[in-house]
Amino acid sequence: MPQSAGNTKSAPVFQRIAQILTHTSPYCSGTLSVDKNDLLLFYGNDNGDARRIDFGNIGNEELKHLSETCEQATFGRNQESVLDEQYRKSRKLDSTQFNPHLDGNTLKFADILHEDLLPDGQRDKNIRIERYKLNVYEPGSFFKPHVDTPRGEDMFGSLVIVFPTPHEGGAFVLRDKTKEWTIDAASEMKSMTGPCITYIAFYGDVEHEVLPITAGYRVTITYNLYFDSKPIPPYSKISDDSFQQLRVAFEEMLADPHILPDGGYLGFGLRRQYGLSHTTKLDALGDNLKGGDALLMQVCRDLSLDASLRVLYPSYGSYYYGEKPDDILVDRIPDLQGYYIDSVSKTLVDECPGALRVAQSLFINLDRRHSESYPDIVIEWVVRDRKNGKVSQDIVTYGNEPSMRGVYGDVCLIVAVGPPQDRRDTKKIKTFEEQYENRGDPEPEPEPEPETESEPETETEIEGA
Ligand SMILES: O=C(O)CCC(=O)C(=O)O
Ligand SMILES: [Fe+2]
Repeated sequence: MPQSAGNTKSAPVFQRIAQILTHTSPYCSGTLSVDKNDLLLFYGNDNGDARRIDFGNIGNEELKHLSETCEQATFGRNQESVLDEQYRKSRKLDSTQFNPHLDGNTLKFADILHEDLLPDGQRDKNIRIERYKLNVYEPGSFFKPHVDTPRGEDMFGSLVIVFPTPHEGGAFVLRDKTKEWTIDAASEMKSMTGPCITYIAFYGDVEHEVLPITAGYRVTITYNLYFDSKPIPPYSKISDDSFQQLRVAFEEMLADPHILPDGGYLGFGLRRQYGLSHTTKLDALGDNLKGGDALLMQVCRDLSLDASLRVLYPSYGSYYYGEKPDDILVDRIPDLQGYYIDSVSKTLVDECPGALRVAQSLFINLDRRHSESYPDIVIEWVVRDRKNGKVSQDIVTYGNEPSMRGVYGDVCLIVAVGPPQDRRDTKKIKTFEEQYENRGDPEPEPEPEPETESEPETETEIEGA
């Protein structure tokens, strides 16, 4: 008979937590007054024709020369660099071909990002701002919706600086789930007196596009944003409202005896996506989370909860005993190329020593208990967002360069909690590592079958594979 490990899907505290986590903005932007020298740029290419220009005082002939010095910009589609004017029509210089006078440090971009984009808990984290490309858009140019190619676990976003050259069109549009924001740098800068630039900084997995330019030239510099690998500071000092609200909601959730009454796992599908490849260390990602995901991790650490980042693969294959097959939770990203979709679940279990089968729902058929495919864990999903926190492996990626470092994928945070009376005593909670250690151990001798069958109370026990 199907049993439940606790049906708390609609607990109001879950909804409150989801709301706090989605509250943070995935971008920030503004128009800054700058020193007039910050509008100077040196550029040149292999043909030896180098120039110095001043965006504060520039004519069409100079802009035309800059544009002609640039190469046509490509973009990344999966592993390929593609030239496709239907998708991206603009011109670019690589970072070795130009040198702007302005730099991220003098303009204090790190401070701006700490203030307006990153949660308070990441205040002491150093940010590295790496110059990437210069882009020139003439009338008819555009860049269709894309996400910026992830370059390592520590890259969290991109920064675009727009110079004050008169132009029309070319608005920058960001989209995140159901929300959309438009930044029209040309009209923002029209209202400024004196030298200025407009900037837009955003998490790299946020879709963005440049609408067609209808008049003039639009010139931008893009930068990649990285976290330095410094550890994050103690959290209790964080005064951020969202952090405090989330902490209070967590304490309420942990104190609720109806939530996982026998202990088990709370699952959170992370809101942002992360660059995933076979070399990704999911544990290391914990220090480089973005927005609300970083808040979530901070609260878990602050409460000394056993929180681990994992990737959940969707179940493939046919129904088993009338139930959907289990999802597979892994602690690393295996190479699944060349495997048939039907054998993915089995491959994951075989290839990843820490792979766990996750029941599709809290109701599982106990008839399967002694079968090989009995799920290893049952997760109570607090936030099961974005394709249910799963990674799809077959997506075509539109990046700004061909991706050799994987694609953006979904990650989830799994928190082990004991029964209500033990929740604040971390020693009593079984960690993932403890569970892995037990996997593969010989099964204990089965107890002699009692006369009348009695089912265990909890669904969260691990069965040897
Ligand atoms: O030039 C811009 O405004 C944005 C360019 C961009 O999105 C990119 O290079 O990835
Ligand atoms: Fe981009």
